[in-house]
Amino acid sequence: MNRILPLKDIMLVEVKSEIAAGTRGASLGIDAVKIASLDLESDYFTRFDSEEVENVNDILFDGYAHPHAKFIDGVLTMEKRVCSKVGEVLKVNNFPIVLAGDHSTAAGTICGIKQTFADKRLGVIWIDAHADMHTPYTTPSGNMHGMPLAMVSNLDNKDCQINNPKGETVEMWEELKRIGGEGAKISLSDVVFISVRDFEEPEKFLMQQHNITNFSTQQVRSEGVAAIAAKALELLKDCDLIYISFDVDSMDSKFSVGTGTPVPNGLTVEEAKELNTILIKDPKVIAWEMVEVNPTLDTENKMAENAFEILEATTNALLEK
Ligand SMILES: NC(=[NH2+])NCCC[C@H](N)C(=O)O
Ligand SMILES: [Mn+2]
Repeated sequence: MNRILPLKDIMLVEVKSEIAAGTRGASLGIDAVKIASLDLESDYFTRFDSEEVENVNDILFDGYAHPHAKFIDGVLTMEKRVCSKVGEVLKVNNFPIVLAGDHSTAAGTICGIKQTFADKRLGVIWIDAHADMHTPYTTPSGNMHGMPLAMVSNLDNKDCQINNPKGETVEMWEELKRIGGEGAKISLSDVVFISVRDFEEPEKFLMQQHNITNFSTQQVRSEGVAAIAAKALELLKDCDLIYISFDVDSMDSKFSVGTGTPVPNGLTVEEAKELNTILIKDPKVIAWEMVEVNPTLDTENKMAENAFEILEATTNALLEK
């Protein structure tokens, strides 16, 4: 299948935001990846244009006012900014490679895609340890990097309500769900999970309700990366476009703990690399994103080095397509 419009250039979109993570430091992840590229003697960051989306990380100094959706006012600002930047990049037929801090801004990327291609059906391949489908009504932590997939699916999941967010929180949550156009940007049945292994009951409920396929690490290993990639793409065969979201915590915590919420039983660096390089070659893939590198939790910049290797290999695969 031909892509909607011929691809011109890759545009790196840097989003150094960390307000939606529960631990501090993810905003430094992009610079850590750049340092890794220097240590590995790569010219990667001279090869592509890049644009930075201005962040609002200073609000962290004020403390949070919304316990069930921490810094939601800032998250709202960031989602809108990411949505319009990704939209701008797509409008001139460029391919956005989004390098972000906390995973919440993936919602902005999805909104930017849908704002540009409103009548296209968008599928999502979510490579992550977490399901990131909470809402202010269900979140155990209040950290909004656990919520992007609910934002773009226009969901509250009140069937599993455990929190009572206040009126002002709810108003902003409603506004978040309207970014990039009214209503759901994606259907949860057009989401495929890979290596998701740490989720709470309200997320399990949604996964069952929407029949979301989750390819486990064990399955990736026993069937092989190529077979799983093919199955993931097959599940999204009725979608017009595909967005890939790669959270580095999909990789096993034994390779690096340089991420806010590390989890064991994840992918190896090689598996993650092979997976992303195969998937990005699919003609329907319209944007790719990498998130959650946190060098303050790491030693010797290991996670950023692993992440950079994957970024470079994935970009090269995209250029070959
Ligand atoms: N993008 C992430 N690292 N998300 C972690 C979410 C962890 C947990 N489910 C929570 O809501 O707090
Ligand atoms: Mn995530």
